[in-house]
Amino acid sequence: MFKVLISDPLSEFGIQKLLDAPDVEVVQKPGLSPSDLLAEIGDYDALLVRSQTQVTTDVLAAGKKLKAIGRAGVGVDNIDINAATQAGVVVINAPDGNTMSTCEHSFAMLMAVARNIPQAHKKLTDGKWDRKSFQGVELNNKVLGIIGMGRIGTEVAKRAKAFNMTVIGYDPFLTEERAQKLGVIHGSVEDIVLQADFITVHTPLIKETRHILSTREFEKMKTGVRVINCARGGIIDEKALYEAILTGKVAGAALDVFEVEPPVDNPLIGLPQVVVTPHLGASTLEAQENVAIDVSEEIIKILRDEPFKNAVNLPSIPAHVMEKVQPYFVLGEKLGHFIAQVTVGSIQDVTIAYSGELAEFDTAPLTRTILKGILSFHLGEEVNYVNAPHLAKTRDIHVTEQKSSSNKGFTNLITVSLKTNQQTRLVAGTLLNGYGARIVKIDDFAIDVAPNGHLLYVHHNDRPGVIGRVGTILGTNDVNIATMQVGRRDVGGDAIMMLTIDKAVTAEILDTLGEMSEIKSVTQIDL
Ligand SMILES: NC(=O)C1=CN([C@@H]2O[C@H](COP(=O)(O)OP(=O)(O)OC[C@H]3O[C@@H](n4cnc5c(N)ncnc54)[C@H](O)[C@@H]3O)[C@@H](O)[C@H]2O)C=CC1
Ligand SMILES: O=C(O)C(=O)COP(=O)(O)O
Repeated sequence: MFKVLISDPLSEFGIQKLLDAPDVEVVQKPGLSPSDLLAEIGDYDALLVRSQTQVTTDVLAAGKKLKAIGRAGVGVDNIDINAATQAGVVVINAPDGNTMSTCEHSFAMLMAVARNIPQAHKKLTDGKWDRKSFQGVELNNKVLGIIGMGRIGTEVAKRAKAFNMTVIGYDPFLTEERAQKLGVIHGSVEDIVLQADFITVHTPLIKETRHILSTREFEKMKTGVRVINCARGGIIDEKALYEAILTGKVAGAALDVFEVEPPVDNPLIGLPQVVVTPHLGASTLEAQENVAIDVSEEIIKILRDEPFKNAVNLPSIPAHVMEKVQPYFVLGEKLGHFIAQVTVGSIQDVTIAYSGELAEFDTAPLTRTILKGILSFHLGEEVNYVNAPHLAKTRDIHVTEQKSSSNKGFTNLITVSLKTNQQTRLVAGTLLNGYGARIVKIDDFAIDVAPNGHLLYVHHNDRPGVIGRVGTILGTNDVNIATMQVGRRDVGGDAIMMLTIDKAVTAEILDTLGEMSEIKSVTQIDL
């Protein structure tokens, strides 16, 4: 039974699939304190959060059983992604579910700050009929600058066009073609700062976007500019904004998010020019259902080891690529596991060559799987698909991917070479149509072995009787040989035997085989 903790308020309707899953026990503790979270997280396989719960290094260290964290929303800045990756915990989010709600909230804030709606409402509910203090400005014919033209920024742009605004958009990923299609002027932050009457930000809060609007930018803006932040506190420098409002440069600001949430002694709150909401962008019935449904479905898949989407700390795999690459995952992990077992010494370099049709795809996910196969032989359960590249890096293991479209006689071929401080070994495998996975090469020996179960890899001199004696020793020890493959360089020279056996052999049997004069080495491999 998987245990899932929900530590922020999530839509009851949205999490129904989780509640109904027969193999999942859901515990809902919205508003769980940081200390209680630390004390309890050790019991859970997955944690579902919104933006309140802080998933820190300590939480991840205490979450010994944690496999996944689901963020029912977009921003993951409340989750220590690096710590999650190092701990091998998958982080997923629900990127699409709250786009419309947040866009509409941003637009509502834009209109509220243009027409002083909250201030006027307050005055009237306080009993004063004041029609002089709240003259606003039109959106018609004004310039809106949008910093961050992702999902939300794009939707805001479309609505602004309907209000007859001129839109200047900036985003490192905005192409001229997309801008044109949206009817947006493709500009820079500088263009926006110099020309906009309204500026709205829709980026994540990252190093590059922190204080993207600060004193320098406010100084250059048009007098009377209005700014909106419904993305993350800290994208606009709050101190600089406060100063710019006091000097009259900025006529108004609409803020849904703050550098510290909930805000403590924030001087912006209470300024007559500032409209505020308590991080309500995603707070609609629809958005909350959408994001809760999305994370619930994906978390169930992760727990059940099924393919899932929206991982934040894994490369994303488009469905058509997944279809092609998926069958190779098992083979890749087995090749990694195989090479780790036959190679002695401490690993320095891993080289993975993809040839044939596979070379056309993004093979990064496959490389992760192969690395997992290699590292898990030495590091065990600690290694998974999420943290394998990180663990390789921290151990100074250099990983190289090579791709070649030549097929070397196979439709697809994966070759894994391992260089240690003592030797370099190689294994290659393919998926044979109708026959499944096969190891087709070990070092420079061609072979054809299904990478399953217990294998014995024998390196010997090609002499008459060696194969027979190996069979006899195994037979007298009640070990049945299921398949046997032999390969040799030259008659009478270096040779290998690869046996599939029905049960694992003991160390004594391995020693007896190893004592035969013609045998150079015997390795038992479990796949
Ligand atoms: N107030 C609220 O309740 C909500 C806030 N948000 C926040 O809104 C933001 C945007 O969300 P989405 O549009 O869904 O994300 P998105 O990922 O679709 O869009 C973000 C865009 O920012 C762009 N970007 C990154 N660095 C940039 C830079 N230096 N300058 C300009 N653009 C840059 C990216 O290229 C991307 O296109 C996120 O921070 C998210 O957390 C999202 C939902 C609700
Ligand atoms: O999705 C986001 O990034 C949000 O900021 C929404 O936050 P919330 O889930 O409402 O706490």
